[in-house]
Amino acid sequence: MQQCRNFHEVTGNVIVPNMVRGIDHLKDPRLNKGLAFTLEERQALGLQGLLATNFKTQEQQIDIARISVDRYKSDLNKYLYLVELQDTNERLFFSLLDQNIEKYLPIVYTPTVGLACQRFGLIYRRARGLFISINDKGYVYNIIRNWPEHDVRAIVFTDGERILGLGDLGAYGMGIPVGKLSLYTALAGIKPHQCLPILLDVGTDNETLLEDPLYIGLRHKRVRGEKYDEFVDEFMKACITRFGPNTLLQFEDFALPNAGRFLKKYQEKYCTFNDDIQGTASVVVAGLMAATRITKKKLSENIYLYLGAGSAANGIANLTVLAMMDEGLSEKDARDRIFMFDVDGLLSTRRSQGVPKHAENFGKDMEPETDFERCVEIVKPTCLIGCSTIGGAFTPSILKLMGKHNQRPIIFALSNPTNKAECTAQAAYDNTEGRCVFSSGSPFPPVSYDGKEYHTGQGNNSYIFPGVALGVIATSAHHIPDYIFLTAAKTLAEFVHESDLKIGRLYPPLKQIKEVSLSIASEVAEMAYKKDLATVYPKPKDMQLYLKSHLYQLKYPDYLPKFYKYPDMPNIKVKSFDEAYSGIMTSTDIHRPLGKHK
Ligand SMILES: NC(=O)C1=CN([C@@H]2O[C@H](COP(=O)(O)OP(=O)(O)OC[C@H]3O[C@@H](n4cnc5c(N)ncnc54)[C@H](O)[C@@H]3O)[C@@H](O)[C@H]2O)C=CC1
Ligand SMILES: CC(=O)C(=O)O
Ligand SMILES: [Mg+2]
Repeated sequence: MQQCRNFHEVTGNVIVPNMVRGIDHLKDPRLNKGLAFTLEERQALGLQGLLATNFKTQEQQIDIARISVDRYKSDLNKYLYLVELQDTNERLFFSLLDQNIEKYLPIVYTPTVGLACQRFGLIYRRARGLFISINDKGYVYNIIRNWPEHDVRAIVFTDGERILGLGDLGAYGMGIPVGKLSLYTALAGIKPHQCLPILLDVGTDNETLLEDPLYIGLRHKRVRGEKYDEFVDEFMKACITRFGPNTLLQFEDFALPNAGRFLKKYQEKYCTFNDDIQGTASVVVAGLMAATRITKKKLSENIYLYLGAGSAANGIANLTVLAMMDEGLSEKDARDRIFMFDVDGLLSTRRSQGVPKHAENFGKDMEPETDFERCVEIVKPTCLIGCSTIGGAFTPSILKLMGKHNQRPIIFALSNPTNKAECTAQAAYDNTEGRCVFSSGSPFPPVSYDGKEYHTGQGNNSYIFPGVALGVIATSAHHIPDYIFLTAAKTLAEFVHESDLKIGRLYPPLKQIKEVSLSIASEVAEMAYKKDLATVYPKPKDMQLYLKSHLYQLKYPDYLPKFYKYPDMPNIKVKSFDEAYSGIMTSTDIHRPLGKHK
């Protein structure tokens, strides 16, 4: 699909008309430029009359699109407008996002994407990504082959069982891989045709959905056990058979019983990571590193208490242990500083349920405790981290306790979407006399406290996964070890300026996020060469330049390059095909060597 479809292929002095004609240039979101087609292009491509006679520049179109989105009052309608735009004019969609990232990130991503997933049956219009069902078991490769793009480098996939903090949304979870991959392009410049969202439909245990006439997925309980595992296994194999051994496979929003064990199972076998475990760990450790500059306490001098002991909590805790070991602590001493509290209470080795296997590193030989506030009183954490999916769980009295025990209490309310956050930014400031160091998974409006305004930052893995993905894809790395995420965390933390800290922000502003992603990608790529994970040779001399040369071009392509003279060109001089179409054609992308696999 990506070959020569928008051009007349020029071979020697023969012009071969391609298959895309006239109106297809308008119907294909990747080719469409709307009223930005020039008169010459309209004539040459057979578009005259199919467009209104006026012309608009891309900049004018961006303005019009922005005005159109902003006219909608409801965020879900804004989301729908943007989806529609992505489906009709991809470059316009991404350039609109690029110029308005702070405004539209909360629409294409958390919190609005959560609402979109909940209403997915109602808003589902057009295929975006692949739905692969358990009934396709045995034929998964054939289904993947139906995807029309050949040059896929990254797949984000979910089985929909833990969508944000909203629980099991089954096939409605497709909104998440779609949203995450939009960020691959918007935040790291990865080309959209290289990204494939996939929903693995194995049923749902959500009774409301099973009875929902609008539901679009398999209408039965989740298939679990051996059959489910075999299906996921077949899926992993089919992806690399179809797209190559170094295809990046990002697990997203799998439920706790599966997330960690799949990571363990596949981390050494495929080029894969789990965003909720590793991406989240990286962004939070970066935030903790930035916080040390405010609290004047090293990571290894803090006491951490987690509300929630699932994928995110354990990912963060394990990476924090690595970071504390970097500061000189032993592994045991580092673990001893981390306490967790799950749905059954404090992770105490003495409690009747015991400590769940996925969190066994953090069980403590202490009296069991099921009251979280009492736990805060006993443990006296310097840092409270919420990944419990329980909105408002950090009550005013818990926050006050944090303020009582600490000069600068660190409070992270990471659960998504907004209504699942453990507390709001305003509540954190109000109940700690404005002394807290705060971040949240979904954005909060600025906080006013004691006559001062604070702009708290978003501790969200979106600061990490696009950059890591770019670094991994560009070097065709064959695996993604945990230390890659520590590298990413350190890079992100370095972007935080004193001016950010002063206004309560532990992360750089979103308008810098592309620059951040590029730096993360560059550091990840350097690390990939250092650790022999990279398979693109020779190693580029200037990594940032190399990465930049492969980024998605937001500017509309010129469909009639200079040398092109239509229709008669007896002895035309053409540049090499690659040269002529560089930046436009997808077939000239980064050379993709075969990967190494253990
Ligand atoms: N800010 C970010 O970048 C990220 C945020 N998250 C958010 O974190 C939340 C958790 O995600 P995961 O860890 O993947 O989920 P998970 O399902 O693996 O873990 C949830 C944990 O919360 C505990 N929990 C549930 N109800 C509780 C209660 N009433 N009291 C105490 N603990 C309770 C569970 O026992 C479990 O340990 C979600 O809302 C998700 O959206 C997840 C990944 C990234
Ligand atoms: C941000 C994210 O990955 C989550 O909430 O699941
Ligand atoms: Mg997630």
